[in-house]
Amino acid sequence: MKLEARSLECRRGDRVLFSGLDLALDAGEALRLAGRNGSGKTSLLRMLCGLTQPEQGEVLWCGQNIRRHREEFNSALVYLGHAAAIKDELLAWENLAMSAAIAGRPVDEDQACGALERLGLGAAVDLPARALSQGQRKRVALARLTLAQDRPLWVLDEPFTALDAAAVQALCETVDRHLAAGGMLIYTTHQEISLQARRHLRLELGGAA
Ligand SMILES: Nc1ncnc2c1ncn2[C@@H]1O[C@H](COP(=O)(O)OP(=O)(O)OP(=O)(O)O)[C@@H](O)[C@H]1O
Repeated sequence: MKLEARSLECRRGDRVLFSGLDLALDAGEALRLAGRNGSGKTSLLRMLCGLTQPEQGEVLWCGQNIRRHREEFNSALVYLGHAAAIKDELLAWENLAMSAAIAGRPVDEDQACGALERLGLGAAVDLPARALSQGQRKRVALARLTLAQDRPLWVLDEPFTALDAAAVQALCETVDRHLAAGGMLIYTTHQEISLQARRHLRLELGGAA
């Protein structure tokens, strides 16, 4: 298993956010995208997931261009964006069930509640999302990971934001298990995080702040 980017270029209006960008990630490895606000981290994550097309270059999964092998790539991928896609009017467990179904992995109420309980949300499973704190909403979004252990590529945009120390620790342990099992992680964060990866790479976008 391998994710590669070759000569990627991303433009926003007149601005070139990055160009000639190469990277390669193997099983068990983690890549942190760093850089100041607006340097292009989210833009690169979305490009690596195939959600936006690069102006130049290509992204390869197991040696194949992700545009031409979309279905195979999507079935290997979990992408969690920065702003948790949580619907206020749905209960916490319904939100998780909905996002799992959209990702092609339906779960029933018991499975959704079990995943939320593992993230310390046992008392909140039946609350509408509008009644959840920011950190609790983030936990609901992150619960998807515990239902997607078999998907090798996790792409997480600021997963640690809004989490308290215990939740950061729990997420690190989930990620460490994923990496130890040969999974891969690409993520952004403005915090210093310690992970147990075979290689923990760092890519700085946009130069120094
Ligand atoms: N759809 C878009 N159209 C035009 N400009 C955009 C678009 N999306 C992002 N940008 C611009 O591209 C730049 C990079 O945005 P991006 O969200 O990738 O940065 P980031 O490094 O993730 O920032 P942050 O640390 O604040 O999350 C910003 O200047 C942003 O305004």
